[in-house]
Amino acid sequence: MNNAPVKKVPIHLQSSQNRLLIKNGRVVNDDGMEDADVYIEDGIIKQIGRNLIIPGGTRTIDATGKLVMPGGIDPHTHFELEMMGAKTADDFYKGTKAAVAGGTTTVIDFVLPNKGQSLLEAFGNWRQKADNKVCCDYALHVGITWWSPAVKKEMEQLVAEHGVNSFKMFMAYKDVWMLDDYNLMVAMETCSELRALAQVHAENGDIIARNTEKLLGSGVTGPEGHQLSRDEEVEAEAVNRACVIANQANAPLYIVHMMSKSAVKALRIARSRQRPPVYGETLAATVGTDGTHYKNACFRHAAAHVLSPPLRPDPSTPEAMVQALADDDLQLIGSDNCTFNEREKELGKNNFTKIPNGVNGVEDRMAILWQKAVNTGIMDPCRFVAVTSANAAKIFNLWPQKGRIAVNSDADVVVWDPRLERTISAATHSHTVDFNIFEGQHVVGSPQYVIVNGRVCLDDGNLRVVEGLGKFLKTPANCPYIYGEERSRSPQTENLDVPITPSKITNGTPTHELSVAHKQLEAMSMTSSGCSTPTGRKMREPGQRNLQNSTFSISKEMEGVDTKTSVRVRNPPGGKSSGLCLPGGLCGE
Ligand SMILES: NC(=O)NCCC(=O)O
Ligand SMILES: [Zn+2]
Ligand SMILES: [Zn+2]
Repeated sequence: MNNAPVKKVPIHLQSSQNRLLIKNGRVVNDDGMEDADVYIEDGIIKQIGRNLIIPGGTRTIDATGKLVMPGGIDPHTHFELEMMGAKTADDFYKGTKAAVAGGTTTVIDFVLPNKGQSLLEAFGNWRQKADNKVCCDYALHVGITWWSPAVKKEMEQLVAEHGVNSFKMFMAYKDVWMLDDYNLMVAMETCSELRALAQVHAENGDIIARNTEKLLGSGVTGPEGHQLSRDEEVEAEAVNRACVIANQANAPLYIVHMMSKSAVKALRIARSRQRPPVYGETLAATVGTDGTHYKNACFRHAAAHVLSPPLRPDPSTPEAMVQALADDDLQLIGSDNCTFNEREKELGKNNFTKIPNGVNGVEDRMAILWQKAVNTGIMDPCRFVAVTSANAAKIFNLWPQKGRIAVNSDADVVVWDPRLERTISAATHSHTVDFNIFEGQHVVGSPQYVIVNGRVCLDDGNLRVVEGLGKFLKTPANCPYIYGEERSRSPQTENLDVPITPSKITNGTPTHELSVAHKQLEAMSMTSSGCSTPTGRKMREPGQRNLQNSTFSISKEMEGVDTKTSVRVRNPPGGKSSGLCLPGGLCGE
């Protein structure tokens, strides 16, 4: 991949006048697929269909055999963040460059004020850090890291004047960002009053503090102590408590970075019992790797995997998280990209509590999920779009500007090649961080072209991002999918009785032993699956279910495929323990 830096373009050239036709691809939205050409002008999707009348001089991209999907929306990044005495390696330029390389065209970062700091001041600082650097559009959540009446006033201002509709509260990071239950409830009530969305980091900070004392006291100082101080139960308890508090506060709730089967179980129960909606986000990290890395004798390797909540040692976790995403027990996948170089991770060499928390993921989130979810037959491409972009657009009120291939939507588009093979490595990734937690993993399926606001920024594999091309997106409060008529429904299940995925149809077993996605694609007739048009006009008959319909058309075509020869791809979670750590995280056996 050619990563040559591209000079910043002057502001008057930033809105692309390019005309672009993406021809012969299969357009995939969260509720259906159809074969159609997509015509883009001035950064907006202008036409979708066949035999379009296009002005001369339009560039054409041939997407034969490719999927044309909405650009990814990563709802959880930390670029240019200072935490635990360290600064992240990826700033807003390098971070969004990595995002675009992987097919993500919108990120939502977190403003995290220090205790006692004005929220507005912190918000202004974040805008200053980001505005001239972002290579794609971005929005901001704001952390509520302390509480006072002044904080409440500033939340009101952020919503009314600055386009913030989501606030993150911490149940962990005791004495730093953590709120007690009383203040958590007041903050959630405030979110509800403002018709914003309360987000929580769900881990029991007091239990972590006590366990940490005991571990350090007994001589456990290495990275393995991180997971030991905060096991699954510590996460699941906080998930349940957050849901109870949100229910009492009558506040919709979004639980960020859910990392364990126990936490998902607690969420599933809460979602079935309470009226204000609860949404769950998981991470590329937990889908793509696991907590066995904390036992790696190489400090550099083990510390590189430290994030909170931690990766889980239970090796069945990654597939269970994919299944939860497919089943709508979880609604989105983010990255929580928060990268620290070895030098920063070494702050915790003699004490695991001082290892700066965070991992990469913004670049590989889409490919990792495709590999683990679509190539295994657990998820169909429509659900892939739902959890990687459409649901985030709906929940954060960016729909249908973002997260959809439709006329008048932003031209944030990925031409996805389901056959493209590559091996993930720190040596070739677009991040600046010196480690990649997915090192050595072979993935089939990646973006070939990434179009950001109408500009081709990944061009047949060549990365040509433009620093400052992105803009800040105001996210309005009172999101209809949360507070409107749709309040009690999941974003993905609108218009559906139940979410249907291949795995659901046969109660956990895919209809066919699907091999890799390109087999699906080969098997599919490249004709409309009749779910809905990409413009959102419903074409289904009354009583028909969108996804069932599209899945059924895949399954029917699959009858002609020799499923005996298809291989169910199960990538083992990356790397095993060893004492040797090579540059880029290539730890030997
Ligand atoms: N997750 C993590 O370890 N680092 C980023 C901060 C947070 O999201 O809690
Ligand atoms: Zn967090
Ligand atoms: Zn985070």
